[in-house]
Amino acid sequence: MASDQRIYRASTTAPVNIAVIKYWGKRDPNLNLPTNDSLSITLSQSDLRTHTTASCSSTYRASTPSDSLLLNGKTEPLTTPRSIVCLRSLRALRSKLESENPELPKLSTYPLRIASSNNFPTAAGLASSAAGFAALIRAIADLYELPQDPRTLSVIARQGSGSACRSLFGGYVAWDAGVREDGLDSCARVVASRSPWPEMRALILVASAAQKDVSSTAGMQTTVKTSGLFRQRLEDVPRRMKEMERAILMRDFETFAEITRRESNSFHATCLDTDPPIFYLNETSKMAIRAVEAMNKEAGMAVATYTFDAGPNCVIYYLEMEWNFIAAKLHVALKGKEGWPKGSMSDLSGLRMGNERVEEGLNSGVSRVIMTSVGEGPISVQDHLIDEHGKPV
Ligand SMILES: Nc1ncnc2c1ncn2[C@@H]1O[C@H](COP(=O)(O)OP(=O)(O)OP(=O)(O)O)[C@@H](O)[C@H]1O
Ligand SMILES: C[C@@](O)(CCOP(=O)(O)OP(=O)(O)O)CC(=O)O
Repeated sequence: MASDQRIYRASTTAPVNIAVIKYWGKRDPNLNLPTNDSLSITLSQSDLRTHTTASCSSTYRASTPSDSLLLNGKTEPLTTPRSIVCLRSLRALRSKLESENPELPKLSTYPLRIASSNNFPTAAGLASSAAGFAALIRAIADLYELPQDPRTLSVIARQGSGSACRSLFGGYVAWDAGVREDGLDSCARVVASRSPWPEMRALILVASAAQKDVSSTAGMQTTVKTSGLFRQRLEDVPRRMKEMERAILMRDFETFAEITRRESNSFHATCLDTDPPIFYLNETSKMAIRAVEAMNKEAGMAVATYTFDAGPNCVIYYLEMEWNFIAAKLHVALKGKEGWPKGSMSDLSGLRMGNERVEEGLNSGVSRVIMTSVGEGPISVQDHLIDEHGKPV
């Protein structure tokens, strides 16, 4: 029989997610199992997305016999223990299909060639690893025509980067820490799809697009080892998870807002309580917190809330109907920034925030804003980053 010379390809886009109950700490670093449950909102791929093409072919053996990844045009190793675990798991599932059906091409034996691009800064606290690993897993699962559901794939994605398991779904997504030693029950679950609460919006104030100096992976393990506050936090999270799930299902923004900001503050407090301390927030982040507080105080209710991942960028969650009020308050501070709506809002500038220090702090510290909303999970696309000859496009 002639050898199989075909180039097989599958492409997907995958979303970023920003947690409102944070994952911070591993109970098993090898299997990447978390110390606590977490919950996030999947953000729209119209604004932030990873686009990944997975391809494989027997013909790749001649030029690149090992698996390869081209990320934003640069070759990246696919030899990290995390990538190896993900690829091994996906190959094992494909190999099982091939042994059940000998007609199938032996894709599991071919080198993989992956090309991926993020349309936002990589490794800058904007959850690139979450979207990146979710896209990698989804694209290879599609290439291999695996029948496994996203929940099962989330167990694999979790081993690439914990937060990636949540990016396999759209809407409001929990990651159950699980109790099993093998981690098979540590996977993502949809709390609510996008549709019951589609008015949720996120305004991201990019305070730094630079790579952070303490990675999440390293930082969370130093916290586990050295922080006393962290143990207190672990006791609080289960109650917060329950209240948050209820708030989402009831569309109760007031409760959602309170838990989100307290949870972010509790996470950053444990970072400060880590020895040596980890500082992810900067002066601009603090000004963003003050701005949200000022808005809520003036409105006499929670119109917005904030959360920060392992970096200074502020994610403000709010409901669409509050946009005019929020825009009026932030307009003087943010007008002219990339991503901020142009024109037509000049009439709002009279409303101001009422705190020039905060306005100046945001104006000098925010480089760009991203306006986005709750979105869908990964989407299969026909737009490939590797051409029919196996070359990157
Ligand atoms: N599109 C992608 N495909 C595969 N891997 C990716 C992709 N994008 C990012 N990664 C991996 O994720 C790493 C960045 O992860 P890191 O946790 O440091 O930053 P982040 O995810 O942007 O920030 P955070 O998790 O704190 O929000 C990259 O160095 C790369 O290894
Ligand atoms: C602060 C966080 O964003 C931390 C994310 O950590 P990662 O998922 O990047 O960590 P690894 O599993 O080591 O890859 C909180 C969250 O997304 O829940």
